[in-house]
Amino acid sequence: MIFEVANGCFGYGSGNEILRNLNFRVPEGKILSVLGPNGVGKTTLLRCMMGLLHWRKGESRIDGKNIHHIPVRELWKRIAYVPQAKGNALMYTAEEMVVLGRCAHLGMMQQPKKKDLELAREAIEMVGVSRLCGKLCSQMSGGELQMILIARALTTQPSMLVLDEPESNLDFKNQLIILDIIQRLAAEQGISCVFNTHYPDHALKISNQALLLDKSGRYIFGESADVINCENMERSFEVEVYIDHLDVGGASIASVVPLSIL
Ligand SMILES: Nc1ncnc2c1ncn2[C@@H]1O[C@H](COP(=O)(O)OP(=O)(O)OP(=O)(O)O)[C@@H](O)[C@H]1O
Repeated sequence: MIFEVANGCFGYGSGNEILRNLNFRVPEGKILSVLGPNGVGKTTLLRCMMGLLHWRKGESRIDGKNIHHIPVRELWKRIAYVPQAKGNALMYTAEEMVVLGRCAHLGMMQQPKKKDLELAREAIEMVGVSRLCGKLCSQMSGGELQMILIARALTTQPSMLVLDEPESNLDFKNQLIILDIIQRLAAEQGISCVFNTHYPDHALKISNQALLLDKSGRYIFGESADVINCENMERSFEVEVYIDHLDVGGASIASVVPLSIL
C-alpha cells in the first residue's frame, strides 16, 4: 500500500493554518518518523492523514484513492492507529482491549471468533505483556497501557501502522521492543509505519524517511539522515544540537544531544 498526502493544509476552526501544503508519500514497507517541537502539529498531522480530522485543502490517498472515498470499515482494516496512552483506560481487561483490534474485521453484532482471540494472544505475546492479560486497563500504568494499545493495533493486521509517540511512558527495554517490532513489521511483512517521536535517535535508528515540522508551518521531508541534521534540528527546535555516531560492535548508532537553548 502506498500512502500519500497531497497539498495537505489544516488549521483548527477559523484559526491559522498549522499545517501548510504538506506533500509526502510513504511507500510500502517503509517507516516515516514525524518530529517537531511541542504543539507544532504532529498529532494533528496523524489525525488529518487518517481522516479523523478533515484537511482544509488537499487530501490523503491510499494507492492513489482519496481516503474519504474508501468505506470506513475497509479503511480501518488497512490502517491501525495507536493514540497516546491517556484518557482511554476503559473498564476492559487487557485481553478484551486487544481483541477490539479485530472490530473492523467482524460483521455487525458479530462476536470475535477463535481466530480473533488467537491473533490477540499472539500480539500480546509479541509485545511481551502476557502477564497483563486479565488486568483492567483502568488499573494499568501509562507504559503498560501503551504496550496493550500497540498489541491492539497489531491484532488488526493492518497495511499501515500509525503510532503517536509510541515510546513515551516506556522503559529502555520496552522502547527497544517497540522499535524492533516496527522494524520487523516493515521489513518482513511490508507494513508501512508512521510514528511521531520526541526521540530523534529512534527516528535515525529505524525510520527510512523523516518529516520535521517547525512552528512557522514549514516542514522538511526526506531521507531521515538528510532531514535530522544539526542545522535542521536547531532551526526547528531552537536549541543547539550535537550529533555523534557511536561505533558499537561494528554498528553505527546515531546520538542526538541537545546542548543549549538558542
Ligand atoms: N481540538 C483542538 N482545537 C483547537 N486547537 C487544538 C486542538 N487540538 C490541538 N490544538 C492545538 O493545535 C496545535 C498542535 O497540536 P498537536 O497536539 O497536534 O501538537 P503536537 O506537535 O502533537 O504536540 P506534542 O509534541 O506536545 O504532543 C497546538 O497548538 C494545540 O494547542
